[in-house]
Amino acid sequence: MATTIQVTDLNQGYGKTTVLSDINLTVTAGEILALIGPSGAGKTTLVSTIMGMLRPKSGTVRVLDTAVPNRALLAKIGYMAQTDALYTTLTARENLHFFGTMMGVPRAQQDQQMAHAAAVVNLDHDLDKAVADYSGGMKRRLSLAIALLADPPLLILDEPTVGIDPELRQQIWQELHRLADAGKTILLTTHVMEDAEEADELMMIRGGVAIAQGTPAKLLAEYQVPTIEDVFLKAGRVQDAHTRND
Ligand SMILES: Nc1ncnc2c1ncn2[C@@H]1O[C@H](COP(=O)(O)OP(=O)(O)OP(=O)(O)O)[C@@H](O)[C@H]1O
Repeated sequence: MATTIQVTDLNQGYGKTTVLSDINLTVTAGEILALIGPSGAGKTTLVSTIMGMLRPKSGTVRVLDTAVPNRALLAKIGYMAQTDALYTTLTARENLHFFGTMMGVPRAQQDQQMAHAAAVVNLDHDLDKAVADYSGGMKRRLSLAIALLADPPLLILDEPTVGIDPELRQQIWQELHRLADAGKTILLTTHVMEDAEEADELMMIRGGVAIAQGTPAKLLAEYQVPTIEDVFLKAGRVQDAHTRND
């Protein structure tokens, strides 16, 4: 399978502060990779670096065979940020049209793609409401619909399931699996263990360090624990023991 994202020996930070140390990551076409870790672990920093919004302090990032940062790459990435970037005075439909045009979705396809994206996130009956009247979860769902709109080969979703109820979460996961089966690459960040269990590959980050990496089945076998949450806890204890011994 073709490599979509290749991160090699990445060190990243802000000013003199180091936030990520020695990150190596490969994501191939058709794969769903979840970055999982507590708040402040460095997930968003890694995603922003892969998007080319932050230049690596050292190491390299390649996306779709192109070194980042690269402005032209952005057209090939469906990005859902952690903070919703929506026009609240406009309706959801107007937001979708605006972002669809920005992302170069041909006018003739916009209605059809908008209808599909809105149905995936269950917003088809609320498209004519102003976004100011949306709940937090509805705004997340609209942001996800926007990321899906241009049918990009790579989806990068920062905390896509925050504020989303379990039933809709299942529906969204069904769609993400369908997209991956069709060859799309999906990178997402999460705090939620149920999301981690759905992914093909996991990278657990704690304190800016990748403490465990692999398929959920491989990690459960390697750590000999019953759940992904236990893997995370055990890998964290191993990390703490190493830190104390350093
Ligand atoms: N613009 C910035 N300037 C300085 N420090 C930053 C900046 N953005 C993030 N940080 C710091 O980098 C570290 C990692 O933050 P990051 O947002 O990548 O974590 P995260 O794992 O995505 O957390 P969360 O799950 O809460 O979003 C934190 O200590 C944070 O305070």
